[in-house]
Amino acid sequence: MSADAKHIEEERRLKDVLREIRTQLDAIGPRYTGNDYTEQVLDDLRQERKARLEVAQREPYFGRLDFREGGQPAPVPLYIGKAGVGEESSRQPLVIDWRAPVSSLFYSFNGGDPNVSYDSPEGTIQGTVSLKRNLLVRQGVLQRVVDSYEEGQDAGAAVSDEFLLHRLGESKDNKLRDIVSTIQQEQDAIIRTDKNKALFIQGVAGSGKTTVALHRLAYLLYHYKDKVKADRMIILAPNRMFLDYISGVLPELGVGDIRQTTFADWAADLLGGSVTLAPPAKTLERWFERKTTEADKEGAPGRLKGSVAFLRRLEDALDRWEAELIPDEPFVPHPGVVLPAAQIREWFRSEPADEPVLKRRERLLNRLKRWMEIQLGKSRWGDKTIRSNATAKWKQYSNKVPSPSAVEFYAGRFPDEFAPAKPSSKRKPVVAEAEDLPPLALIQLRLYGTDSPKFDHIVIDEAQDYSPLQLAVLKKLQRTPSMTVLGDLQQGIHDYAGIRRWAELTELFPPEETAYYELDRSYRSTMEIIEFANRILAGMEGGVKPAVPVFRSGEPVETAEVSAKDRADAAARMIREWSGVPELSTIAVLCRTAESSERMHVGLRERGIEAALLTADQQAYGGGLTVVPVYLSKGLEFDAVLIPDADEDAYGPADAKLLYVGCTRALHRLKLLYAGRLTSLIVV
Ligand SMILES: Nc1ncnc2c1ncn2[C@@H]1O[C@H](COP(=O)(O)OP(=O)(O)OP(=O)(O)O)[C@@H](O)[C@H]1O
Repeated sequence: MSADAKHIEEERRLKDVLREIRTQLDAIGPRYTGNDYTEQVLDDLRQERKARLEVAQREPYFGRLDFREGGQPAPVPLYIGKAGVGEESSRQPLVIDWRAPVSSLFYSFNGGDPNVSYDSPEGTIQGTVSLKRNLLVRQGVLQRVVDSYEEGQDAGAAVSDEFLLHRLGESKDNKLRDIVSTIQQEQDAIIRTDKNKALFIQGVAGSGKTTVALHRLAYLLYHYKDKVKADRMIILAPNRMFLDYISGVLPELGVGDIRQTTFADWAADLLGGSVTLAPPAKTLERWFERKTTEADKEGAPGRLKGSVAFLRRLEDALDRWEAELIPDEPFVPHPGVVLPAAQIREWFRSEPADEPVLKRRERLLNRLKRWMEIQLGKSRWGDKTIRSNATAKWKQYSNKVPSPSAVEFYAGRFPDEFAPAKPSSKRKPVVAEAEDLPPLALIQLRLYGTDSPKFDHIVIDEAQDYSPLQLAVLKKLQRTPSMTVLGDLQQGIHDYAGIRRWAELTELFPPEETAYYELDRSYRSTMEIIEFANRILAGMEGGVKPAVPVFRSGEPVETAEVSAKDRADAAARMIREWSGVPELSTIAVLCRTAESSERMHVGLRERGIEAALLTADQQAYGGGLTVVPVYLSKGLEFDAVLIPDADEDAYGPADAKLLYVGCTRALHRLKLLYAGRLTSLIVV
């Protein structure tokens, strides 16, 4: 069939599908506003369906796979889209949801042997593929039709990456996007991994880790409809700006109601407002504005307080405290009415051990009270004086069974590690450093537990910045170890608090409960940028594997010498040049420190260039032209990146990860300026 004939065939079908979607949308009618509960529930379902149909109306599908199931006479064309749509009259699927079992073939089949299989609830389904087609539909209009496989094509013939390359070549705005139409095989395998595993993903910069994790959530909600609920999932990301950056992906995938937060915000919430996080600026100042060495980092409080050794110390302290909780004395509410200490201990031990200690304490004290009332009998209990004396004794006894807050416990038992300044009033929260939140959360959970239901699934992004203790705390909030934990050790710029090896985290689980994946292909940047960034990786310790680029070529990466006084002029020139290129809609100037960022920001303004300046407490990233301290750029990406101070002085031997993060933020253009000597982190 000629290309034109294919286009006409697909246009015709698209028209039919859009007509059906329109009819279904029209039939939904206005919202129900009455008080009937059943009607309200039905209306919610209708609204959900409406939202799905509206997504489908813009772009009903992006792929077609002709598949002949074993035993069937002919192939059936399967159209794959973001949301499934069925034909009302025939009940036949018109569009198949990308998460359905059969859709996995679209992602995993890359030419070669057309005999394929996929796993479905009914078992393994075998069959053959006769066509794999990519379709680009925008606002209901068919724009491109590209076949990446047709029956009879040479076995093993390379399947064109045309669609992927087209997509990667686009410019970026200020939000991460979904990738359903171009998910790659190795990414799809992660997205579809079983729910009951703690999945660890080490992926090079730009390999799609964040994106894949979000798609995995959408997959889990679809595949385990009855077992996994959005309101029992949580996404933990490094800061609020990053959360804002990723906030568009899940709604576009039709997923709502997933809590997206930072560990610090989650922990502060758990601690019921008794603690607030110290502004991060001081920590960032300590580690990024001044020179540091590996030895400084290794001895940092975050490393020590996040370690498994410290976890054991905390647990030992909690065990000991619990063992000594019941005083070694009987309860005597009235002369001669004696409940021996051994009996009270026995009662305490018989409380369910998985309940928080202070809940068990409360129940025990209530039991003592009931015992006291029974022992004193009707007549004595009726006597007001006896009753009030007995109640006073009970209160006295209760006071001897301590019930400290998490802050009191931590400060009391670990005075060398935690000595917060006293808040000015009792109602004011205590200010804690980031590394003190996991210990406090651990103590809070053991003492008071949480009212929230256990999580069905937890996503931890930028997990190289997590400590073993942090993960151990989160693990306590789940029935099964269903987690997606992703990161990149080579971007571990916060390794004064985070991990150096994945084993530090995986060791918290029995091996059969974990799975480990590596993503080596990088999708964000051009070949030139990836090869340049690989030169920084080459200098890192421990034989780091280089990132593998997708074959997308762009402009060469440039390094240029400037005199320190001409730096801002040179930066302004570069920005002006880039601003004239329509494809470059987001441009970032990544400076080594917050201080140099401020200077650059002012310098640009003096030269007539208005840029946004990102700071540590930023809530959102707005796109356009931005000046950013390089350590705050992690997780983000920009069409063009300028590093104006790649000097030997600015990027010393301990800063390789920082420079790697900076260079790998660029999609299409990267330029480095330096005064004096270029940093030797770029291996020749
Ligand atoms: N299969 C894909 N198809 C199209 N684009 C993709 C694909 N995979 C990743 N990308 C794009 O690559 C870029 C990087 O993705 P993402 O930010 O998820 O990577 P990451 O591994 O979390 O990066 P980093 O660790 O550097 O922050 C994004 O723009 C994303 O849309």
